[in-house]
Amino acid sequence: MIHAKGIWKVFGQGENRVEALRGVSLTIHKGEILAVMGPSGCGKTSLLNCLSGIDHISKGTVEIEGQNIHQMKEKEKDRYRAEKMGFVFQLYNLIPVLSAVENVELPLLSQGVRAKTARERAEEVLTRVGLRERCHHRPGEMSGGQAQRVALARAMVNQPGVIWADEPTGALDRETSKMILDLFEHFNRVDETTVVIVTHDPAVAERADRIIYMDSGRIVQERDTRRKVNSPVCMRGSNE
Ligand SMILES: Nc1ncnc2c1ncn2[C@@H]1O[C@H](COP(=O)(O)OP(=O)(O)OP(=O)(O)O)[C@@H](O)[C@H]1O
Repeated sequence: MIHAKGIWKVFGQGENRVEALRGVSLTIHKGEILAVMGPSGCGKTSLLNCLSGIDHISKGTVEIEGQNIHQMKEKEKDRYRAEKMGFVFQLYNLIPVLSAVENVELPLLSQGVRAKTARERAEEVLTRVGLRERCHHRPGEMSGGQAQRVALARAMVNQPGVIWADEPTGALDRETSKMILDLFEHFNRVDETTVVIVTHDPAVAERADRIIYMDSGRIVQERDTRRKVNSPVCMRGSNE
């Protein structure tokens, strides 16, 4: 479970001060698929970066499985992220000179996993995303959808508890987006991975279990898509 309480994220000072998050509280349950929506600049990426420990927070707490990640030392936090989290971004962020399998095995190698084991696990997860035949292709030799499947395989190779995805379908057409979302659902169902997706696309958000809507650094609404009801702000996500 991920539990955030009263998080503020402030950039800059004086005239340049921007309050990207203004006291957000939120609980994300294990095995949940959560979508984060809201207008451009409302704080979606800031929320994802603060919850995952990529960014420092200005105030508040974030606990993941009972551990306060913002109290960890930088190195400890880096290791925690590498071992327990996967990340998927809009523009794939793959290393262009490496093949698909080399990109996917990289997180394991950097954690000291033996080369042979890392290769086997990378091939296994590439098979799960349907790219076994493309293992030795480089990102530049692939379509956008294939590159994003490699990025998803890289995010999943560690079997993380949670995947943070920032506009993972933003650069893809509708059919390809659907395929990527099917894969998120597959990993969520089979591996019980918690998935948090920032998206502008209502069709993507509808695939989540719950949608939170943000505006001006706050959560303004949340909706449980399984029950198809609107709920007022303070049920599970709120602002303080
Ligand atoms: N590094 C930064 N320095 C200063 N301001 C920042 C920085 N990063 C984000 N901001 C500001 O914080 C606010 C929230 O930005 P954020 O990227 O979280 O919004 P978003 O909802 O993800 O937007 P988009 O949908 O356009 O990606 C914006 O006003 C943005 O300009």
